[in-house]
Amino acid sequence: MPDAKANAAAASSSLVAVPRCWALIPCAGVGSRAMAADAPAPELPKQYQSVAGQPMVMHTLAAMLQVACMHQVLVVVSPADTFWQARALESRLAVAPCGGATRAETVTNGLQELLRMGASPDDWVLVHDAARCLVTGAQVNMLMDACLPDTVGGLLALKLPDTLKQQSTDRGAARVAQTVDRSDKWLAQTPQMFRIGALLAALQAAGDAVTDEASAMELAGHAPLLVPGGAQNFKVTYPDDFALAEAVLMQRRVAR
Ligand SMILES: Nc1ccn([C@@H]2O[C@H](COP(=O)(O)OP(=O)(O)OP(=O)(O)O)[C@@H](O)[C@H]2O)c(=O)n1
Ligand SMILES: C[C@](O)(CO)[C@H](O)COP(=O)(O)O
Repeated sequence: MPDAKANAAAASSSLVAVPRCWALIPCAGVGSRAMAADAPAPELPKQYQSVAGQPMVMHTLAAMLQVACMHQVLVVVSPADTFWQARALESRLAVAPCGGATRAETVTNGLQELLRMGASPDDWVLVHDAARCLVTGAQVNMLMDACLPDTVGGLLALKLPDTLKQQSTDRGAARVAQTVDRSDKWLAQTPQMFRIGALLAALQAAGDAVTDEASAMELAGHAPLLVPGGAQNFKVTYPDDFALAEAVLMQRRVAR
């Protein structure tokens, strides 16, 4: 185990004043893009719909809780959420009904909750979408190994696998304006890992428009590390993504 990670693990189990690692799972979205146009709206938002026999978020949480040095996992849900009522939570799991109208607001409120729970501003937080249910403990460990020795932190990301087109709207249709050099382009994934205090300040300064934590850190003048993730760590966003997520999870089950 690298030194920084051993320190984080030690801090989780003793009073040593070295930074700990917390996970924050934004889970307060409605999943509007995941709703099929030709079907009735589902009763539950996408993160609670069943994938491979379990609510999607349970797969996400299982991966985060697999990481031995993760001190605590906080799921941030909408104030109207009833999913967690009467559910027993394991010791490293907590739920906070302080989700906001945007993902940035949910994460900001969740960071404030972590501080109330006893986190230090110097501790690390790994923010991970509830809807990215295919992340693996190994990928989270890889992100930690890269970020713990770094001053800023970083995110899992995927080098662009396809040719990239820039659109112009011409004669009422989307047309190609140009092909863009993709050699330095990455798709942002989660987890995104930063110091709690620095991320909270960055999000408060950036406001609601940012769609990920790294954007807020960039606006604050930082250059987050890009750590290779994987194509299977996609976010369930559109109706077709449920079948893909189910197939990957079932295939992993067979391979175990
Ligand atoms: N106000 C919000 C919006 C999103 N999320 C969470 O952020 C993650 C990634 O967001 P996205 O896929 O965009 O989810 P939704 O906002 O639910 O989807 P959509 O934009 O299609 O409605 C999800 O786990 C979602 O629950 C959140 O916690 N609070
Ligand atoms: C944070 C994120 O998962 C990075 O890819 C993504 O930006 C969140 O989803 P959204 O659709 O942009 O809100």
